[in-house]
Amino acid sequence: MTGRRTPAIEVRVPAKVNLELRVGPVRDDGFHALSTVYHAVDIVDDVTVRRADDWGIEVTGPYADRVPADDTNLAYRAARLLASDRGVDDPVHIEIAKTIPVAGGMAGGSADAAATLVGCDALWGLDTPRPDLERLAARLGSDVPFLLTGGTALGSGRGEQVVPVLTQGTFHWVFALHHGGLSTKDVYAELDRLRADEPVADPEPGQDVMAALRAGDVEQLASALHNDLEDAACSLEPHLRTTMATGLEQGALAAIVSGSGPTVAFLARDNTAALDLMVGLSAEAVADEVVHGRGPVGGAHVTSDPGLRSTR
Ligand SMILES: C[C@](O)(CO)[C@H](O)COP(=O)(O)OP(=O)(O)OC[C@H]1O[C@@H](n2ccc(N)nc2=O)[C@H](O)[C@@H]1O
Ligand SMILES: Nc1ncnc2c1ncn2[C@@H]1O[C@H](COP(=O)(O)OP(=O)(O)OP(=O)(O)O)[C@@H](O)[C@H]1O
Repeated sequence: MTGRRTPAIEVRVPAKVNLELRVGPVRDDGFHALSTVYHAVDIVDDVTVRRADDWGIEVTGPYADRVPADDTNLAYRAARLLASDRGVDDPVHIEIAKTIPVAGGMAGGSADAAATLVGCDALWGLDTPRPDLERLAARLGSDVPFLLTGGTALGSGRGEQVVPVLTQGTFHWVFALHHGGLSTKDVYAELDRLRADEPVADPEPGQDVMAALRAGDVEQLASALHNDLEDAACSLEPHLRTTMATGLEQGALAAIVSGSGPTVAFLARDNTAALDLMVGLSAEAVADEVVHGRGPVGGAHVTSDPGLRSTR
């Protein structure tokens, strides 16, 4: 131990669920045109960046063994991208304390990338203009800009263009996790296969989700939830249908596949109903793990002062 004090920044970042996900045609760049309503929930990763002699990354928490701790990690790529874009030569060590499910359709990797952009920006004292940070975020992945913003937001383009939307109140969710994971790319490809013979319209945001959010009406929201990737995720993992049906039998107001799955999100009437649902789902053993989440919550934000922190 040297006792040397090393500046470090800790950033907390949420997971997301898509309240509405409408997938349009494949664009010239290979991505699908999207219209989506993102919603950030309080299942979080904590990402700490600190100055180091060399670039490095470490992942801790229950899912650490499923996340690459090397230069393919999206958080590592985020740090290197910001450094090269801003002309910084100041290596960092990144530590991710992970509780967001991996390959679960909750944007865990994207969340870590957004947190790392925010953390490195603060550590290096860059004060990067927000539009520039959002542009870098979009280069890392379609979901990354939303994790900078958080809350509830309308996403368009390939999902990277994000505008906050007005909401009232807090919504209670129960997430049924399936540890097998699904590849986002495979789920989009399965959707294309399933609707190969149908005309695919440009995606338009529906009004029902927005109206429910404005009113803070949980029942209205329950009947408005929609995910075009749901059939594709269930086609690849048919047991998700059983999980969804079980949650509805146990009192959930609605069930939806989260993003590209295989996490299933259940909307509960309130906190008590969410806890009851967790007990019911656990007893039926239809998922590997059952987690409570509340939304909306803010996007990636610094939780420790950008001051000095002991390495000991
Ligand atoms: C399913 C969602 O999570 C919904 O928010 C996102 O659309 C996925 O966002 P993401 O994980 O950040 O995805 P990216 O890293 O940008 O892309 C991963 C892969 O997903 C597919 N992809 C993603 C976004 C999009 N609009 N069209 C696509 O077809 C592509 O095959 C792409 O190679
Ligand atoms: N920081 C990271 N956290 C999690 N996975 C990462 C990370 N960096 C790279 N990966 C890789 O990316 C894959 C997808 O992980 P992620 O948890 O982001 O999926 P996801 O939540 O389904 O994504 P999305 O909802 O954005 O489509 C993982 O299987 C893992 O190999």
